[in-house]
Amino acid sequence: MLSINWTCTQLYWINQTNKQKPFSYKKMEYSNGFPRKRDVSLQELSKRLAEFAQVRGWEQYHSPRNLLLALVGEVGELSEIFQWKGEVAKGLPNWSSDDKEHLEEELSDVLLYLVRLADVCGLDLGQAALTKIVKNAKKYPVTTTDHTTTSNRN
Ligand SMILES: Nc1ccn([C@H]2C[C@H](O)[C@@H](COP(=O)(O)OP(=O)(O)OP(=O)(O)O)O2)c(=O)n1
Repeated sequence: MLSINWTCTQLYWINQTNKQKPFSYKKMEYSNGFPRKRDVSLQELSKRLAEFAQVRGWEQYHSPRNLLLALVGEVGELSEIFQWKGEVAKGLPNWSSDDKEHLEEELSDVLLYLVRLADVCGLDLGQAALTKIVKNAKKYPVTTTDHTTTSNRN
């Protein structure tokens, strides 16, 4: 009983503290007073995109070909971010938060059109990707020299 009361008090305190801080609803949600990230499934994205198109009457435009062209366009926008920058360090240590947000947006556009394309083609992209990973592993078996060589055998 004592520990339950203590936990509730702690939760209340954390809640009050969090209310005073700017909070990004884009990336987190509250659960029992704690901000947390959550996994997002391809199925959920598929469903959200289908609803997005349906309520706007845009299903007619979301043909496989149109979505592919839109996808390629967004890959172009993604490429522009890296254009002329030279090699970029992993983790983007020298990028501003605005630049990182821009990258998040373009990566998302590519992902969303890809997921939508798979959906209108009637494919399960998540399962297909898992199957492809298994195929890749068979095609490129791990060998004892893999950790010491830089060649990729292509
Ligand atoms: N017919 C459409 C148009 C847009 N979208 C969605 C998917 C993408 O995530 C995003 C693309 O929107 P924009 O075409 O406005 O592209 P950007 O967001 O990249 O804007 P801009 O090109 O101005 O940078 O909107 C969609 O599903 N179907």
